[in-house]
Amino acid sequence: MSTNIVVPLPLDFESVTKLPNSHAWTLVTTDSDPAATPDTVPVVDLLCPNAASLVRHACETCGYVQVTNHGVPSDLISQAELQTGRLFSLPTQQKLRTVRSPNGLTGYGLARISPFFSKRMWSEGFTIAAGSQAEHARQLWPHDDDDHDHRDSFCNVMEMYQRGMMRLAEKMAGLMLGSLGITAAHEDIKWVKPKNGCSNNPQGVLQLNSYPVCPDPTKAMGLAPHSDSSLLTILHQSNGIGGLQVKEEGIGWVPVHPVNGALVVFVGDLMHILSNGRFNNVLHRAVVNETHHRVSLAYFYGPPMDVKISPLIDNHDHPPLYRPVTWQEYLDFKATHFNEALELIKNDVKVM
Ligand SMILES: C=C1C[C@]23C[C@H]1CC[C@H]2[C@@]12CCC[C@@](C)(C(=O)O1)[C@H]2[C@@H]3C(=O)O
Ligand SMILES: O=C(O)CCC(=O)C(=O)O
Ligand SMILES: [Fe+2]
Repeated sequence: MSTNIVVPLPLDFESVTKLPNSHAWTLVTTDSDPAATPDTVPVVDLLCPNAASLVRHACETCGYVQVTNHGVPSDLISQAELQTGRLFSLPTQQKLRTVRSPNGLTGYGLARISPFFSKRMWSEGFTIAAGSQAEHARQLWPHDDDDHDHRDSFCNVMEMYQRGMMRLAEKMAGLMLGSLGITAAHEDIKWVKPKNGCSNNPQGVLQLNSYPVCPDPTKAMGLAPHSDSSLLTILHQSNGIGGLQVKEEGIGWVPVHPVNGALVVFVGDLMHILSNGRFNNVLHRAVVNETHHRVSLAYFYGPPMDVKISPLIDNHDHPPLYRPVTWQEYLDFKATHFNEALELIKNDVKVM
């Protein structure tokens, strides 16, 4: 890693007692308006026989669903949350050894979308992809003795967590696409269920988010509004500490309260494209609070980086809304154009 490139860094939150101007946003209200409670909280038991149609309905309307009986052991989830808390509680200098390089994907730093906002977010993140935890763990805990145990437990837990998430993501992708009548037999999505030994595998990126206690949550933004650039994202948030909000058409920001034992699944931009706009890639954000340190673990699931994704349901009434795009191309668009990325790959629909 080059050391002479300037990367904006997260704040040393612990040393701050007053919200600095650099982090003071306007109009971030954390009060949840009682009127802003959704009619139905979309919670789906994956063992329920009509799970697929419930998931489809949630994806078409809210753009997210909380799933229970998802098959990921609850103690693995709490272990991963514990390791996440432990990582972020390391001294800043130690975390900075793994700082993400300007064009890099993995490591410690601000959210990738930070450059699109004039104010800084009240959060820090740590991104893991394709086994990167091993190298980062060596940088975080370089010594042999005690460090060795930290390194091992961090790596083991994160590896198992990613494996569990991949399995669930494949299940959810199958359920979502199946609910639209698209099966794994479809030529264009053969990668959803890759054969053993096949190199063209779906990819996962694990993002650990930390939202420290904040002196003035009404003016701070944990994670600014965005949609995810994945096919789908599986999110675990600290039990009992809210912060996630989704934007509901005609209502505004609505809190997504953590449901014990449930994982939140978001429709990502690529799933919106695949479904030819039927599934809602919902805008969401995270707000912060004055009393509790909150963490979240977001697992971004996508196709093999070089596979073209294009709308799979098109017919004369609904011509394809988008041009084919790979995940890699889409991430690049997102990095340069952020929320306009989808517009850029829209087909020009000619009105006759
Ligand atoms: C696979 C992904 C998905 C990324 C980019 C890349 C790695 C890091 C992800 C996040 C994590 C935090 C929110 C987000 C909006 C961000 O800033 O970085 C995400 C972004 C996206 O969904 O676009
Ligand atoms: O922390 C949260 O609740 C939201 C995280 C999120 O949206 C993300 O990492 O993409
Ligand atoms: Fe997100």
